[in-house]
Amino acid sequence: MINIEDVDVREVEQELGLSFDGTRKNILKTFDDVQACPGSGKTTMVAAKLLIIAKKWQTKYQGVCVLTHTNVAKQEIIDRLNRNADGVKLLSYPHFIGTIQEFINKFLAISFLRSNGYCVKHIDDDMCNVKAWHLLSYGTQKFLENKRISSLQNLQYYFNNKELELRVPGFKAESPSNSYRELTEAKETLVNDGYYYYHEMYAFANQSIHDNPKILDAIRHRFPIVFIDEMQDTQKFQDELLNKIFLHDNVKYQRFGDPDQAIYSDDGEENQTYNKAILEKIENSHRFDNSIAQLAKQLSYNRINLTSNKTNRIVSPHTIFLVDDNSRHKVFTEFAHLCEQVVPMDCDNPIKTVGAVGKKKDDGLTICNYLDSFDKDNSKNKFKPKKLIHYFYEAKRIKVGHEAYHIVLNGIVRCGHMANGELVYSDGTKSPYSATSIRKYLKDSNCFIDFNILIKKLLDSSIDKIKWDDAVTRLINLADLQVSTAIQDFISFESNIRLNPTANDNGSNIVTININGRKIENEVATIHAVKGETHAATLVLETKHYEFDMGSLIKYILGENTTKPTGVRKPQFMKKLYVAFSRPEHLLCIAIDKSRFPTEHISKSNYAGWKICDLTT
Ligand SMILES: Nc1ncnc2c1ncn2[C@@H]1O[C@H](COP(=O)(O)OP(=O)(O)OP(=O)(O)O)[C@@H](O)[C@H]1O
Repeated sequence: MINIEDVDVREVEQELGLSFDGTRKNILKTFDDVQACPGSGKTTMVAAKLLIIAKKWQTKYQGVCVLTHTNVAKQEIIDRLNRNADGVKLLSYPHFIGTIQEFINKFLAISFLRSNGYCVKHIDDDMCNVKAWHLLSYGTQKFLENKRISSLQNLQYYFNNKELELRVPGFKAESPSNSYRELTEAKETLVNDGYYYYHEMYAFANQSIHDNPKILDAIRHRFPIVFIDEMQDTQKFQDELLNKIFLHDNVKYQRFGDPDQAIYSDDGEENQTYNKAILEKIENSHRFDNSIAQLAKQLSYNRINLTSNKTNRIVSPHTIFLVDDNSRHKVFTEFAHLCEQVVPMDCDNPIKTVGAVGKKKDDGLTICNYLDSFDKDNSKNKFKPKKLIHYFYEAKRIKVGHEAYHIVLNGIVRCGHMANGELVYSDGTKSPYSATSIRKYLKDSNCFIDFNILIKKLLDSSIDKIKWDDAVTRLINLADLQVSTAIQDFISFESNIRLNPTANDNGSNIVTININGRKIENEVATIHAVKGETHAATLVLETKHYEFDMGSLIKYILGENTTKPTGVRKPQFMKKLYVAFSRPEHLLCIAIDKSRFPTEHISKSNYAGWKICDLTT
């Protein structure tokens, strides 16, 4: 087994150009669970440790397993390993780096399904929902809608009492009704066609272990070292399964995270064995100086003493912008002015604006109330727009040939998935839609050039409704698809007009403003989308989810309440805003409605470490 010595740590410090203090050195040398504050270097330590292990790894058929919660976090680790010749060795067999979901699918659920004679083509909630809904009669759809069920998300298998149990939306028990029969038949079709929901893969994994407990020995033998990053977001059902697999003398199992940043457990129960464990926490951050640490600290749910060793700037620029309905949009320009003064020209980290709620709501307060054109699905991390035409707009925007082409191809692949289509090659073989299979199909059917010319024409000129309607029908025909109700809305025309009058928005949630000849590019995103990131500057917007997040926590934000919040909503708001407040290296700003800011502080220019700037006057 691998032993990590001081000399290994020194070597990796040199390679990375960093130094680790005593606590962090100890984390690198042992395999105990770690709870550490934002920017304390958790991902950096995971990457450093992997680099040390990569150099020493000898066994050919055993590997290191690194699990994350999100694809973004997985990619972050892969990128760090890719920069190093030893690190690259961990990117292939026998090692595994992936999300928890990918691990469960690959090593347990898929093999269970296949060995029981079922094919697995797509694991995707959206695809299952669309496909199953279209299999139902009008009567059953109406029956569900009357029960206020508009999605078949719960038409899944669950592992209960040592066996798989199918839950049927709208029914508490088996029923002789037509609707019940149709729903179970729709599920049967999904399974026979190889379509599964994400969550039910955990049920199949559990069943697999129940049927064949020896599989656990095989997995533990294959992965004697296992790391989990972002552990705080792991839900109870995932944690239980991971513990069943890895909590064993033969496995070194180390989990990294920060319970204060647990923001993924809204729909389910959070894990019990990590978030609730009382561990000594690392409280000093490498990301920001104390002027930001003191502000973010007010939102630490576990009331940690967040600090930094970095030297503070002389005058704190961090600002609370007071806004109202008429002045909300002004905040981008004001923030850009501060960025121009505070963010060094050579800073590589991005400037971002974040809010908890991204989806437009008529009676709510969301990011869209500040930036009308904001589209949550249009973020760099998760580009999943509502219509095919937006893939073309995005491709036009980024201009780089192969990247642009790839974006369009992804749009067509999504269209194929929505239509439940399969590509049929000239020899009769079939394949599900993917970027590779479409290209193969187009070459096989001699349509590759026509397809590429059509895409190029759309990318090279402006698109109006007539041009789009004509081109899109040809495009989807070439890709072996036909217009059907399943894709009608997705392929329909939509113009690319963005309505925000204040900002020079280029269509991808980016607000670019010129200040004194410097281009300040500000990407707008949800808080979820920026987890784990380091920003140059962050502007946090007040939003509403039943209650106003900043409004309900303003006394905490100003350090006037330091007790641990109770109830359901406040702890959730606090964790989300803590993630947001702890992103920036140089500048933290927030925008809150003036009506929810304590009147006694409105006229002050500074309070509680903040500058106060009233944009309503
Ligand atoms: N030992 C170190 N010395 C100096 N800088 C460091 C060190 N470790 C990490 N950093 C820097 O601190 C920043 C945050 O690091 P990292 O992303 O690893 O933190 P994290 O704990 O994973 O953050 P989060 O909790 O927000 O996900 C990065 O800019 C990184 O380069």
